[in-house]
Amino acid sequence: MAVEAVSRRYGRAVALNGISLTLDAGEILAVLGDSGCGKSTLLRLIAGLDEPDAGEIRIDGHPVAGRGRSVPPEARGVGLMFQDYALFPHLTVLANVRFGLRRLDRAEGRRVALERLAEVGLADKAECYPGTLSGGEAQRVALARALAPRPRVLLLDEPFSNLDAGTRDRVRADTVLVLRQAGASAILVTHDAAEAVEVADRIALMRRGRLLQCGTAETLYRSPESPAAARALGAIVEISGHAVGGGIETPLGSLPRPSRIGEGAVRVCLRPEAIRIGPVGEGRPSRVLRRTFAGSNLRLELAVEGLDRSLLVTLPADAEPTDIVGISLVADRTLVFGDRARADDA
Ligand SMILES: Nc1ncnc2c1ncn2[C@@H]1O[C@H](COP(=O)(O)OP(=O)(O)OP(=O)(O)O)[C@@H](O)[C@H]1O
Repeated sequence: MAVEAVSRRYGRAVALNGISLTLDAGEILAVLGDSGCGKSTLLRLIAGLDEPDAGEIRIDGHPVAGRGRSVPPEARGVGLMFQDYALFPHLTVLANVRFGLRRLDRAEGRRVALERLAEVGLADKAECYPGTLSGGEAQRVALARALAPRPRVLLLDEPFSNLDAGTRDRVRADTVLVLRQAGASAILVTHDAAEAVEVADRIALMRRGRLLQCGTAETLYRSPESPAAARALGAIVEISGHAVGGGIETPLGSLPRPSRIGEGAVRVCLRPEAIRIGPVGEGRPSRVLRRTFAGSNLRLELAVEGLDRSLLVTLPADAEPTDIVGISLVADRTLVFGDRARADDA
């Protein structure tokens, strides 16, 4: 599937602004972004529930939307699964799954529906009604129904958000297993970075209707193209710096200047592994303002000499820092962005 330069406005609000994405066969792509960034709009356009103002959408190489073409939703081969599952309460589990197989005759529809229920481990619930299922079971029935006709692309809109934290992890793992076994190509919308990392082959980061970056979790974590992309996968500390000659001066010490970075103001983003905490005398002297025990970690709030705000860092729980520590940077783990990053962030 391919989305090419797709835009959608609602009045003056730009919900999607020139989005381009591809989805390979059998791939799971997570679309990750904050509320209102356009994730659901993107899914609605792919499903055919709404039309793009510009750009084109192709499924299996065939244009389905854009350039004056609009293939109706039922003819696109796209399956949809929403966060509320939308199971029909007055139909049995089996009848719910058969709903997605209306084109098959009665006996064949029943046979395939039972097969799909077995795939999600719920064959024994076929005659139950949705009201009697747990949240996790209802989610699996919805998955069986969405996958029943073997759609070319399955679209999942925040499918785990209604589950409690304990159930969510298990249901998420089960869902990925079912998708992999079915060889399904799927797009999963989420605002939870950990979920995107766990579930997806690639992650498309969206912000304010634009695609920030698309890549594997590892690429996005190690080589984000902007501070906004860096922020999307886990907490970072941001400091400003100044590039001059071969180096960059920052309040936490100097760094070598990467060749792609011009001279002048820069922004340095630090993941936890980019900050080294050592004894006094190694790096910038920093006073521990607060220590918080957090299970396997110890969190420190530090006042660093030369930094205008406190710095939050995490240490292993068995660390025993003194009241004054030394802070330095691990140069090859720092993420440095040039001045253009300011415009991207606006
Ligand atoms: N039918 C509509 N009419 C007017 N504005 C809309 C419509 N649908 C979406 N929008 C606007 O477009 C933007 C993107 O909305 P969208 O629902 O796609 O975001 P989202 O990322 O899915 O958010 P959430 O995570 O909260 O569901 C928002 O500013 C929203 O208010």
